[in-house]
Amino acid sequence: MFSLNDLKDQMPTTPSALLSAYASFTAFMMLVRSMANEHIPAPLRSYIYKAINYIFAPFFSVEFTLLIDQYFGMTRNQVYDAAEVYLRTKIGPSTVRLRVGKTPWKKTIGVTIDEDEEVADTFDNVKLRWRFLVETKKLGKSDMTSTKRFFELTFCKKHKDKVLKAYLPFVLAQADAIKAEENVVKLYTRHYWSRSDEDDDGCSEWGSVNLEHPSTFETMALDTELKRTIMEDLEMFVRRREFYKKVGKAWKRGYLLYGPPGTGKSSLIAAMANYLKFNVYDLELASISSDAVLKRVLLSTTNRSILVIEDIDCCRVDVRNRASDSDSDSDSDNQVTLSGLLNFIDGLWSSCGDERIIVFTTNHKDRLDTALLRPGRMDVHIHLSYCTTSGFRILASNYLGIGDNNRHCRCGEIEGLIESTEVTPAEVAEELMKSEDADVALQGLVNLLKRKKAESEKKKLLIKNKKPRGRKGITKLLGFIFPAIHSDA
Ligand SMILES: Nc1ncnc2c1ncn2[C@@H]1O[C@H](COP(=O)(O)OP(=O)(O)OP(=O)(O)O)[C@@H](O)[C@H]1O
Ligand SMILES: [Mg+2]
Repeated sequence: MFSLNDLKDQMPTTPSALLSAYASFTAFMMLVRSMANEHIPAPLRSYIYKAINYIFAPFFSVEFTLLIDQYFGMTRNQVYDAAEVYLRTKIGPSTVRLRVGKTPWKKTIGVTIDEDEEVADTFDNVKLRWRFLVETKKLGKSDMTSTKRFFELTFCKKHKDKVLKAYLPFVLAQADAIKAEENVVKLYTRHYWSRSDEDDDGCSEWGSVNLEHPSTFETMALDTELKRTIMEDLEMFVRRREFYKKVGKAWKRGYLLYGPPGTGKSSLIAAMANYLKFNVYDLELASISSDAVLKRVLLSTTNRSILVIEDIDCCRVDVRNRASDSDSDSDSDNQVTLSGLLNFIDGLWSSCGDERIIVFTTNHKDRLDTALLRPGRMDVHIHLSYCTTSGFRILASNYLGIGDNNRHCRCGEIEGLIESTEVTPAEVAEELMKSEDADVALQGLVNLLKRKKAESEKKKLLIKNKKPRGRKGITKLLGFIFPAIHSDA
């Protein structure tokens, strides 16, 4: 019988014996390898190596790796977003390449880790390694590509539970705290390349930049009462989580901003985002090829965000008032439908997500389909109109520092003109920016207002003169030509 003691006896004990045993084992392996190379075809060989590796690797490897993709299914992966924020604070001497950048509105230089870079971390005596990776693949036969970004988190296998149950929740909480401190609002837009691609997964195309639009409710030239109403409405919306649940409604609010160009619709969206610290998703409907893509794209937006669709009357989707529009059929090849869009707003899709605000803007409310204006669809309709006296006062204070205690002598004249002229806040702002000298800037504004007033009076006169003869005029004319008819009538 072969016993354990026999085996012990045969084990090499001296260093030279160990060395010779190692040499004969290596020679044996080389022989096996060269025989395999000679007698087994290459594809089969590679298959066998892979199989061997697959079977034995887990027994020998002590490391475990978690993959954290940018998207989880169709929605954004919160762990990825949190890692992105958290790792900025963990960059240490082992990282040799970083991306840095600064924008005019930021006080400090922003740092993010670059592709293939590694960041080390320690949590409760567990050593962890994060690596940021980017994979680009070609989409079909076209030149278009799809990019996948993800993190690899590697650590000792025995700590798997601790990492999943304690470390990742810790990363999420830390990221929330960092974001709250930084108060960064992001602006997401879709990448242009995915425009008509039917195969795209609808999620990888949102790219983001920090929204550093300086517009706030203080800087907005709006009627004070309107401003207060909007702010109160937003505040009430964010504190009503329980209320929405109780009444069985999705926690969403729709705003329709309408008014002429340059009256502050886009500025108001930025002010709302800055006020609530909500990210903004700017969706160009023209870049969506079908309702299915629309659903996927909308599902990949995050909570506490504002979805913006600007100039809704101008986009390819048929949202115009059918009764008043005879050429609505011309876009019949367009696959994004009004019902697809509305389904998201208050249909089944609307329940996927919390604290969502949807804002539509238009210059022509009258051109919109009535389905879009129906109560419950857009909860609040806000009319942004021409500049008023109170609007001018806000702009004069913002641009020239003119207030009640240092009122300029031209203010009275301007206020009188503004009330009787159709001038947009954008036009007023443009004039006020032209000079740092209040006398010059206000004179420019007076000139503009007078010019506009004269133009509008001329236009009114032209319209009055062009007016078709009324019923009275026609009867009079007929009476002149046919006196008998006239007397009968
Ligand atoms: N109500 C306002 N308060 C303060 N600034 C304003 C206001 N309206 C317009 N402006 C100024 O005019 C610029 C253009 O305004 P904005 O882009 O918000 O107008 P809009 O209504 O979105 O126009 P459009 O219909 O062409 O998109 C802004 O950057 C801002 O400087
Ligand atoms: Mg705009």
